[in-house]
Amino acid sequence: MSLRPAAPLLAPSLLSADFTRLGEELRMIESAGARVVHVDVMDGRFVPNITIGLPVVEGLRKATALPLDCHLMILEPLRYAADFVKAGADWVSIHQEADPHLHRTLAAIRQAGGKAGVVLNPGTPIETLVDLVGDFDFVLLMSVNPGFGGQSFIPRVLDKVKRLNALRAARGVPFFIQVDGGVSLKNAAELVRAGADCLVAGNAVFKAEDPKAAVAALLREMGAGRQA
Ligand SMILES: O=C(CO)[C@H](O)[C@H](O)COP(=O)(O)O
Ligand SMILES: [Fe+2]
Repeated sequence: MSLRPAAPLLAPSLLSADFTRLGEELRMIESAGARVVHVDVMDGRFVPNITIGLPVVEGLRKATALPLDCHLMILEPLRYAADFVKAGADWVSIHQEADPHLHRTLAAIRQAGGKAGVVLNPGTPIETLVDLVGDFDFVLLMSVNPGFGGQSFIPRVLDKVKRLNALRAARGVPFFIQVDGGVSLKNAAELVRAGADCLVAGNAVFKAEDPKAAVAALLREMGAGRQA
């Protein structure tokens, strides 16, 4: 997983799904071709919203074989990060802004058997990660301010993806680049072209008129971006 995926991955975000029928929503994205499920965990402190916790992740684990990608928008992530892996998360990402001990928390995630990611808010520079290269499996660049689905993509994040891609090439250490927030058909190809390997999409999938067709269309755009 430290190697870049052969094809870019789409990770539908359950934050925008119908919480009364999560099992059906999982079936739908599976059959549409999604290969990762994005799970937004919010604590009401790091971000204003409260969403999903460990028992729901345990339930999701039983309901799908797809990798669960848990994006922890919580303070003091070391307290819970390994528990999310034990609950069934395959990937766990923690915010740079929420943890003064990133090295320790990333190691705890890996030790528990998960893939470890660092998340950067739109205003946090990629340079804050240079001394951690090799200690994470992926970097998630937020393209909205975290806390809510359905927000508008912040265009300057595109340049951040390019710079992170260049840093990755310069250091020769492979890691995934993931982008989350406001991803749509308008920006998917360009993000992949810039170096993104995995795009998270909530509203663009679950609020679409035909969510299955939306997954297919996003995957098509992403494939075009990789070829360009
Ligand atoms: O982390 C998140 C918000 O903090 C969500 O993953 C993200 O917002 C996805 O929703 P959308 O694609 O609708 O923007
Ligand atoms: Fe997210």
